[in-house]
Amino acid sequence: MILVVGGAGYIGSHVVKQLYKNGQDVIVFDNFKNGHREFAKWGKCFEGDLNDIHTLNQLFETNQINSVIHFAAYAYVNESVMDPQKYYLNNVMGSLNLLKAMLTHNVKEIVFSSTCATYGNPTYIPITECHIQKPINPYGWSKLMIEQVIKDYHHAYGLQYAILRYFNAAGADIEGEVGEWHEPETHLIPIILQVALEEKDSVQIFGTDYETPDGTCIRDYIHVMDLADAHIKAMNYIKGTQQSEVFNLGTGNGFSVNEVINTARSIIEKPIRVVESQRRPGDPAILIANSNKANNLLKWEPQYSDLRTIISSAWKWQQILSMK
Ligand SMILES: NC(=O)c1ccc[n+]([C@@H]2O[C@H](COP(=O)([O-])OP(=O)(O)OC[C@H]3O[C@@H](n4cnc5c(N)ncnc54)[C@H](O)[C@@H]3O)[C@@H](O)[C@H]2O)c1
Ligand SMILES: O=c1ccn([C@@H]2O[C@H](COP(=O)(O)OP(=O)(O)O[C@H]3O[C@H](CO)[C@@H](O)[C@H](O)[C@H]3O)[C@@H](O)[C@H]2O)c(=O)[nH]1
Repeated sequence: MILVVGGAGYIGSHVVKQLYKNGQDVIVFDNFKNGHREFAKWGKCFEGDLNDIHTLNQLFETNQINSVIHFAAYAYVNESVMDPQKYYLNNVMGSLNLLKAMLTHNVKEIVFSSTCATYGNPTYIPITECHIQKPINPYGWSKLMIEQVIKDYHHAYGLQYAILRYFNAAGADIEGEVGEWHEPETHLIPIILQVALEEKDSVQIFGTDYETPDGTCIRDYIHVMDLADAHIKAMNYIKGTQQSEVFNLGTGNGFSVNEVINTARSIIEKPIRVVESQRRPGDPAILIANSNKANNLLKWEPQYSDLRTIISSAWKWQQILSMK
């Protein structure tokens, strides 16, 4: 059985759906602080918090868990700058507890959600896995710390891992069963769509003076269904090869905030009001992935990650969400 920690959240729920469709036994562990009960609809579900060691041990004692995919974390860059303690207590302490419970119960395979935020301001683009890691926000640090812990546990205790550094997850299940649903929503694409639905007045553009062609930040947007596929391939890779690796997951294409807004306008054909604002603390100017390693070793190729497919699937989901 595969344990999906944080499986009621945005990316986790897409992975759980895919695992379940593949006939895999799966159990979701989530405290539902940022996840949704209605997203935990495939396989089993066990409610609990990573910082509650007693519940964690119960989870492992009462289920035959062979491997773990670990999504549970707080993940707002800006909030982490304002309230780092929240991030270190949940992302670092929670992960340490999970790893301890895994080792205690002899579970030795983990796929870990890391992030391109561990690189900080890149010194070259596209970013490869060996790029120096110098986070510029506590969220990135919290992920980098756990990357190091996992690598140390690999050497000392034989923990096998795939560390997946995603770039910007976006889009939604093309069948519209799950999608991006953060409260509060801070991510660019859903905010644009909320403005199109008149749920918000305008999109703020955080910074127009970056050293990029149009002055706005550039990101590499990767469809959440492509991320789901990568997790399954990464888990199979660990099992098949007994190798532990780090992989970047992105498309290799970057889009500026202005380009994303204009593409959304052309798809939705509704006015999207923008307001130019100050830079947001903790944001690097450009993040673009080199994912050749995942392409080669995992045989992973994004299928849904052109920007129009990303925005169209997100738009379909956002309209479903607005009726909830
Ligand atoms: N969304 C992105 O663009 C992106 C990019 C890079 C990395 N990531 C990473 O991917 C992972 C998933 O991101 P997401 O956007 O799906 O976030 P999310 O908030 O939608 O999902 C996280 C889930 O974990 C649960 N959770 C959090 N802390 C927990 C705890 N202590 N105990 C039990 N459950 C807990 C939440 O309730 C939620 O269901 C995170 O680790 C994030 O850092 C996300
Ligand atoms: O209202 C908004 C929201 C965002 N942005 C900009 O849009 C870009 C994308 O921002 P957002 O969608 O908030 O994603 P990120 O802050 O880049 O963070 C996501 O992507 C990271 C990897 O880049 C992950 O580590 C994080 O978990 C995930 O939340 C950034 O340049 C923001 O400054 C705006 O201009 N206006």
